[in-house]
Amino acid sequence: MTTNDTMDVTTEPSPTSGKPILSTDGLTKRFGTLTAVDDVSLEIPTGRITSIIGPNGAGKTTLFNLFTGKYEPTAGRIDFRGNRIDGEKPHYLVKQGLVRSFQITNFFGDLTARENIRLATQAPHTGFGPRDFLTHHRNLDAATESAERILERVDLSHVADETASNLSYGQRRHLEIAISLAADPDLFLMDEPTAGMSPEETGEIVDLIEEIAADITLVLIEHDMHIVMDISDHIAVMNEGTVLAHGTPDQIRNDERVQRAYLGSE
Ligand SMILES: Nc1ncnc2c1ncn2[C@@H]1O[C@H](COP(=O)(O)OP(=O)(O)OP(=O)(O)O)[C@@H](O)[C@H]1O
Repeated sequence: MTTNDTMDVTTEPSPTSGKPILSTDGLTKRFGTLTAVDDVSLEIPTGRITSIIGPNGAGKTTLFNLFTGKYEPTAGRIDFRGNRIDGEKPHYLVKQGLVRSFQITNFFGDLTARENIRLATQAPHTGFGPRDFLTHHRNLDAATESAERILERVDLSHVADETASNLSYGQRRHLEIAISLAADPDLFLMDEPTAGMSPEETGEIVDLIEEIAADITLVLIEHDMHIVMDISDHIAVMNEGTVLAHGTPDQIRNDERVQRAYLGSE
């Protein structure tokens, strides 16, 4: 079944018109006898916010792991900006502009927020050889400048000199986003960005997501349906490894199969 023939409502313009930044064709991942992602053909529209939703075990995280090169597909292909990328290594994909932010902590707790971001800014551009070390030094000023811009963007300038371990939970999540932004992504995958947050922290991260979306294509895995419906331009609903439906928030809200499989059980 292709994703296109799952649509019930076709009166609104397709959010996938225009060139997709990432597309999959027949993407499949099996773990033994379990098919976690099953023949998924999906387009992620450039310059939009796409949310991937679905019940627990639907295959959302596995799909992210395929996008970022953590897993090799059992079958099918993935194209990013027109180039085939399935089977490529995660660090190569980061350099190509495909970046993922994790729910897990990926910063150094005893370094300051500024130092963490500055390190991340340098990381994608330098290797570990002697020549790289020279480049590294020449890039230091640029890295410092870039770190300041990112600190401001994620609203952490006022705590730039705090060690990361001293930041509040919400501020740490901002720092994790900052570290991903330091890789200068074109496509930014966010895995449950609001998980475990207070309503106030959630509001702040939603504002940040919307601000980031001004110039970076975003794909979110998010369980909070209010947030999903509020900020997404495009939603893909997964169920048992397949894409059950995709479309605008209104199209998804009105899709009977989605209501049966997912929303109705909320
Ligand atoms: N590395 C793995 N080895 C074996 N099975 C796995 C592996 N990763 C995921 N699975 C299985 O694949 C299926 C899809 O899991 P996945 O984590 O992708 O779902 P999900 O939609 O992200 O769920 P959740 O919302 O609970 O995070 C599940 O049945 C899961 O147990």
